[in-house]
Amino acid sequence: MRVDIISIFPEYFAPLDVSLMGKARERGILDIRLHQLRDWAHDVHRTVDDTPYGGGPGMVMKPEIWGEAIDAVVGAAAAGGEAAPEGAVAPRMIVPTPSGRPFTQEVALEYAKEPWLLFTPARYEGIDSRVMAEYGFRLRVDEVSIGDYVLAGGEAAVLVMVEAVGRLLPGVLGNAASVADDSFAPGTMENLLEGPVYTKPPTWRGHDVPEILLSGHHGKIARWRRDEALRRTAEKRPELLARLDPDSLDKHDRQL
Ligand SMILES: N#Cc1c(N)n[nH]c1-c1ccc2c(Cl)cn(Cc3cccnc3)c2c1
Repeated sequence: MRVDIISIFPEYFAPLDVSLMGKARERGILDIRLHQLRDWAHDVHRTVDDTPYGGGPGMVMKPEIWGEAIDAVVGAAAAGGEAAPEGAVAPRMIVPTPSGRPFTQEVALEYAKEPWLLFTPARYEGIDSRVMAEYGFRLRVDEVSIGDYVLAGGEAAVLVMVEAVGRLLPGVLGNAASVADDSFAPGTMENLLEGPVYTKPPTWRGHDVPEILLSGHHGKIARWRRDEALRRTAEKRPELLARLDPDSLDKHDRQL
């Protein structure tokens, strides 16, 4: 997967050089390219913002700069300037915004199927809306929010989304099964929180590991883990239980 990120703070994405994402880049599973938006601002101060039409607080990011940057990043591949990833003619453009649709595990799985993503994290009060209109169809523009709280800009949201999507790509996680066991993962864990985890020693400061986990009885361990997931979900996120497909609950689940 190719990932392009256009930002006035490309240094914000240094964390993508380390850990899982760093290893995925070294192994060629993820091809992340960072672009400084100001490289397409041609005035002496490399200005990227201006006052909002209609008045109001803050500044708005200028459409011309974004248009030149996106055309340069996307056009280079589409114009044959370089091999587009896996024949993709154009990327999916993802715009973090407080007013976007919720970014969920389902959306992460949707993005993980794309050969090429273009993230456009902005600052100030956002990007002139004509930019999303200009690329809406050709780049399948998707405006998303990572949660109901307010950030200072889109960069942190892109870090979250790149990690959530990147870890789903084949070969990134050592044990593919752990993706299936994720909280919210489609299948048996859909809309359930993960249960508690333990490792050695079996007793630590008087706290014992639940006996069942030392039993070696895989069927009973799986049952215990599902019970813990249901209990924890009921306690911390009861609204998720309402989304559970009743057919996914067995007789034992229903007794809980
Ligand atoms: N994704 C997401 C997301 C989230 N979940 N919270 N905040 C954001 C987010 C994303 C992009 C920007 C841009 Cl550009 C500017 N701001 C600051 C701001 C604050 C209040 C109202 N308008 C803009 C952003 C906040």
